[in-house]
Amino acid sequence: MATGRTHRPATRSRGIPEATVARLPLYLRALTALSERSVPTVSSEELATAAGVNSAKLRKDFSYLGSYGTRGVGYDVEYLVYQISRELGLTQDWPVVIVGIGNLGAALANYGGFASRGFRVAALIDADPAMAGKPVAGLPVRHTDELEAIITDNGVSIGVIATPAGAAQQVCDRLVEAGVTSILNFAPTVLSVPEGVDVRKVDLSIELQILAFHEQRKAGEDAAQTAATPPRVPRTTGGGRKGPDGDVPAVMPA
Ligand SMILES: NC(=O)c1ccc[n+]([C@@H]2O[C@H](COP(=O)([O-])OP(=O)(O)OC[C@H]3O[C@@H](n4cnc5c(N)ncnc54)[C@H](O)[C@@H]3O)[C@@H](O)[C@H]2O)c1
Repeated sequence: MATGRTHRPATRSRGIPEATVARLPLYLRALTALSERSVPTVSSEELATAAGVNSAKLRKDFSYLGSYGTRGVGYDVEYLVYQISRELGLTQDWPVVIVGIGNLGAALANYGGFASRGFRVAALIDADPAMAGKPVAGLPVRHTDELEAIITDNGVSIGVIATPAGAAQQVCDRLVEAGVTSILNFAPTVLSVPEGVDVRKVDLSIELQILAFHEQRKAGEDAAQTAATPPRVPRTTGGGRKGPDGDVPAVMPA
């Protein structure tokens, strides 16, 4: 691939901070649930709780959209769904291709949540000739020889990579060369892309490692707390005393 490729840092989209952009899908998911229940308006506090976000942060985020709600009434759910969808570019259909139709690629292809959010899976692509033509999630798997033609014919700008790590950069290069400008990468490798191409990486093992770190911290804190607390001396009840469920605890806490 040509020189001058960079791994681009998080950018700002039309003056909206990237952190706000990252929270918009959370608001949209919560708002869509309200809309499905025909809830007409929602307060910033209610919506913040439903989205798992601090309400002051939510109000600040919505100010970037020019949405301030109505005092005493809150935000109009339907209008906010429309506004956020428009901001995220979801009022149009986005054809996507998935490359690498193994365990993960097939699972992604079978996930119904893409289509309902405006992402149409245009094609499933794999390098294994034995897979060509086989149906996965109702679509025939196409061979990588067809990759460029598929991208051009379907006007695809978003590609999902679910190949082994060793193949991911080469797949990425071909996607970009063919006109893809956004890549969702599941392969555990850092991709280099030219200016103007966005890469988002999903790595569940990294998420698990972060949880493991917190678990370890919690275990350390618990151990420190136990060491600092005087031991509880169990007191026997002398038998016959029943717990609320009728059981007979032999030992009750002090
Ligand atoms: N991000 C995550 O959280 C996460 C979770 C699971 C797996 N993964 C990663 O996803 C990738 C796929 O995992 P899997 O379990 O589905 O593997 P898999 O071996 O089941 O599938 C990989 C598929 O990629 C195809 N392939 C190989 N080279 C290719 C190329 N150059 N072009 C197109 N297709 C090609 C193979 O034929 C195969 O069908 C791996 O990199 C794995 O590490 C990521």
